[in-house]
Amino acid sequence: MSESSAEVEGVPVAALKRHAELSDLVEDARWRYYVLDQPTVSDAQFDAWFGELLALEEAHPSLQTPDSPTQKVGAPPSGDFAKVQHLARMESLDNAFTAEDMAAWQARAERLAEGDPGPYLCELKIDGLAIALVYRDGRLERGATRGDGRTGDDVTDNVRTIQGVPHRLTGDDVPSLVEVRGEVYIPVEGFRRLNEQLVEQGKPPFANPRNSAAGTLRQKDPRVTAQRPLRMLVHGVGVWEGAVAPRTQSETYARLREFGLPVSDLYKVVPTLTEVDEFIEHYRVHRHDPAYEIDGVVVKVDDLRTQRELGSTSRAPRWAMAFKYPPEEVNTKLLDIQVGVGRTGRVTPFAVMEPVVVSGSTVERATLHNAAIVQKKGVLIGDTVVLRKAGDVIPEVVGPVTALRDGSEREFVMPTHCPECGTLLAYEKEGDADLRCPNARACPAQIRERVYFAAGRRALDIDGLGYVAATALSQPLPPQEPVVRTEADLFDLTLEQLLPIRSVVRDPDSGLPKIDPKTGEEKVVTLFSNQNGEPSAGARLLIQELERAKQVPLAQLLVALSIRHVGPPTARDLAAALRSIDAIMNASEEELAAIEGIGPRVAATIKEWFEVDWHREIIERWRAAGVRMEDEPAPEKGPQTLEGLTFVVTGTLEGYTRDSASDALAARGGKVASSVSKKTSFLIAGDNAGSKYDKAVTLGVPILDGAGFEVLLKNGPEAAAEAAAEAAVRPEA
Ligand SMILES: NC(=O)c1ccc[n+]([C@@H]2O[C@H](COP(=O)([O-])OP(=O)(O)OC[C@H]3O[C@@H](n4cnc5c(N)ncnc54)[C@H](O)[C@@H]3O)[C@@H](O)[C@H]2O)c1
Ligand SMILES: [Zn+2]
Repeated sequence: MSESSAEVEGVPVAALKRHAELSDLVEDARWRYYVLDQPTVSDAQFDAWFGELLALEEAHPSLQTPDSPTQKVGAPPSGDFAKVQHLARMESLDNAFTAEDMAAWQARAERLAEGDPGPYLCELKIDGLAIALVYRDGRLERGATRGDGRTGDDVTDNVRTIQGVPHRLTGDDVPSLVEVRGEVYIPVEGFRRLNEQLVEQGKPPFANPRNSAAGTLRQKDPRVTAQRPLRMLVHGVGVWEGAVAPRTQSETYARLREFGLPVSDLYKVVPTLTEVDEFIEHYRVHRHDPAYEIDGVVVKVDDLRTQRELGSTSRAPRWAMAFKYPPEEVNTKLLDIQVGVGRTGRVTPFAVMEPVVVSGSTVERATLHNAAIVQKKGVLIGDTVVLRKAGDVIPEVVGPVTALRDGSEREFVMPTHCPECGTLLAYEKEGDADLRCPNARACPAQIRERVYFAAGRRALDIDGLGYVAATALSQPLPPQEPVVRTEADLFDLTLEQLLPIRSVVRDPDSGLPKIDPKTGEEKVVTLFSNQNGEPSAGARLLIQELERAKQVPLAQLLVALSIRHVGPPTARDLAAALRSIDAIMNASEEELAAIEGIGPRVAATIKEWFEVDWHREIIERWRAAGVRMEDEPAPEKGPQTLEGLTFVVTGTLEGYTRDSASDALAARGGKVASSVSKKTSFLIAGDNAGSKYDKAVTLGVPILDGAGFEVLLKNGPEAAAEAAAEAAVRPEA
C-alpha cells in the first residue's frame, strides 16, 4: 500500500498529518498573538490555516476531538496577572468571507429556530481585544481579558484608567450584577501619536492599533496604561441579574448606554439578509471612516429569545456571524532594498519583496521614501516584514517581524552615487530629506522619467510612448546609443533610428528593472521591430503620434517641459495670460508673478528654467521640428455665468475628462480649485468620487453629479443649486 492511500480508522494518513501540523501552527500563533502580543504571521495566514483545519474536520469528523484548536477560544492566560474565572464563558465568532457564507449561516439558523431568525443587528467588528467588565451593585468590580474563554487575566487596575469606562453605573433599574463584554482599542489617530512618541523615546513602535491596545492593556504598571489613549466600546452581555432583562440586542445597547457605558452609534437593525449585505458593502467602501480600525462587520440575531434557542457551538454562538473584509496587512519577505531615480533626480529606496496579494492586488515593491525612513522603520534586508495596503492607498512596509530574525539579515546602505549614471548624489539644499542626482541633463533615468511624463495625457498626449518605449529611447542596451539624449531629440526621431533598439523592461512606479520570474533575469524586449526586422505597429504609431503632438495647446506643451511647480493648472494660467512660449520666455519675473495663479516662487522657477542653455535648446529644436509654440488668439468670451464661483472636480464624468470639465468651467468665468474647502461653491462629483465627496458632505458644500453639471453649464448656478438640493441623498451612518 502506498503512503498516500494509507488510513488510520478511516482517515487518510496525509490528512492526519496535515491536521496535526495545522493544529501546532494555530496553537503557536495564538500563543504569540494573545499571550506575547507579538504575532509572527498575518491574520490572513492565521485565518487560512484555521479555515483549512475546519475543512479537514468537516471531511473527517473524527479529527474534531475536544482538544482540537477549532474547539477552543483564544489562549490560556499568561501568568503575568492574577487569573479570573469568567461568570459566563466568553466565546469567539465564526467567520464569513462571502455573501454565500452569510446566506448559509442564515439558512442554518432558520432551520434551527424553525422560522426566520430576523431582524438582524449589524455592527462594526472592532479590531481590538475582548474584555469583560463585572459591575456589582453598579460599581466596577473587575475587568478581565478573554483568555481561553473560561479563565482570563485580571486587568482591573488598567481598565480603571480607560477613558469612558464608568466606575459606577448611572440611571434607573441598574442590575445588581451585570457582566458586559466589549472591545478595548486605540483609535487610529491615537495610535499614530503613540508610535511617534515611542520612536522619539528610542523605543520600538507597535505594528498596528490592535497590537498597541493589547500591549497597553496588559501593562504591568497601570500608570503606563493611563498615559495611553485606550478606549472601549461595549457589544454584549454575559450576565444580567436583579433587573428587568431586555428582550433584544438593540434594547440591551439602549439600556447599557443609559447606564453610562460606551456604546457605538454605528449599528443598525435591519429586517432581512438583503439589508445585512448592504450594510456590509457600505462599510467595505467606508472601512476607514470610523475613528478605529475595523476588520469586518458582526451580524447578530436581534431577538434574545431566538439567540438562546440557537445557542452556541463549542467556541462560538450560532446567533452571530463575523463577516471579514479582505486583509489589509500581510507578511512577506523583504528580498532587497534598491534605489530608483525619479523625474527630478530624487533617489528613493524601494522595498523589493516576495510578491503577495493584499487588498486585491499583487504587490512586490513599495517605496521606503528615503534613508531616514528606512532607519526609522528598522527593517533589514532578509527580514519578514508586515506589508499594509489599505484599499487604493499605495502599499506601505509597516515594519519587521523581529521575532523571525535568524542573524542572516543585513542593513541597507544608501548609495553615495547615482545607480544609473554614477554621479555623486547630493542634497539640493540644506535640511532636505531626499538625496538627488544632480545630473539632470544626461542622467538616463531622469531623461526616461521626463520623456514618459512628457508623453502623458496632460502633456503631449502621445499614444505609443509609454514607459517601455520611454526606456527604450533613453536607455537602449549596448551597443546602441540612446536616440533621445535629452527631450530636444524627441521630435526628430525617425523609424530607422527606432528599429534596432533593444531594452530592459522597467516598473513605472519604481523605475527598477522587472525580473522575469522564470529565468530570474531582467526582461529584454525589442519594441520597435518585428522578427523580420520590419517596423512594428508600435513604431509606426509612435512616429504618427509625434506628428500629431506637434499641435498640442500651449498649456500642454508647457507641462511637457517638466518645469518645477508648473503642472496643468499653472500651465493653463500661463498660457491664458501670455499665449506663446516666446512671450513666456521674454517675460520678466515681475510680469510672471503678476499673472493670476502664479506667485513669486513659481515665477522665479520659470525664469530659472528658461535660463539654462540645454532647456532653451529643447525649445529651439522642437520649434525647428515644427512644434506649434503658441495658442490661437483668445476666443470671444461667452457669457461669464460662473464669475466669482469656485469649483472642485472629482470622479469620472461622462463625456468629459477632468481637464475638459475644468476648461468648460473656466470658459464661463469659474475658478477651479484642487481641494474642497468652505469657500468651494460646488463640488462636481462624477462616478467613484472619493474623499473629496465626503469632505463636501461634511462641510455642507453643494454637490453636482453629471446631470447637475450639465444644468450648471446650460442654465447657470441657481438652476444647478436647485438640482443639487433635490439630489442631496446622504449616506446613512
Ligand atoms: N496573526 C496571528 O497570529 C493570529 C493569531 C490568533 C488570532 N488572530 C486573529 O484573531 C482572529 C481570531 O480571534 P478571535 O477568536 O478573537 O475571533 P474574532 O476576532 O474573529 O472574533 C471574535 C471577537 O470579535 C470581537 N468583536 C469585535 N467587535 C465585535 C462586535 N461588534 N460584536 C461582537 N464581538 C466583537 C470580540 O472581542 C470577539 O471576542 C483570527 O481570525 C485572526 O484574525 C491572529
Ligand atoms: Zn543619475
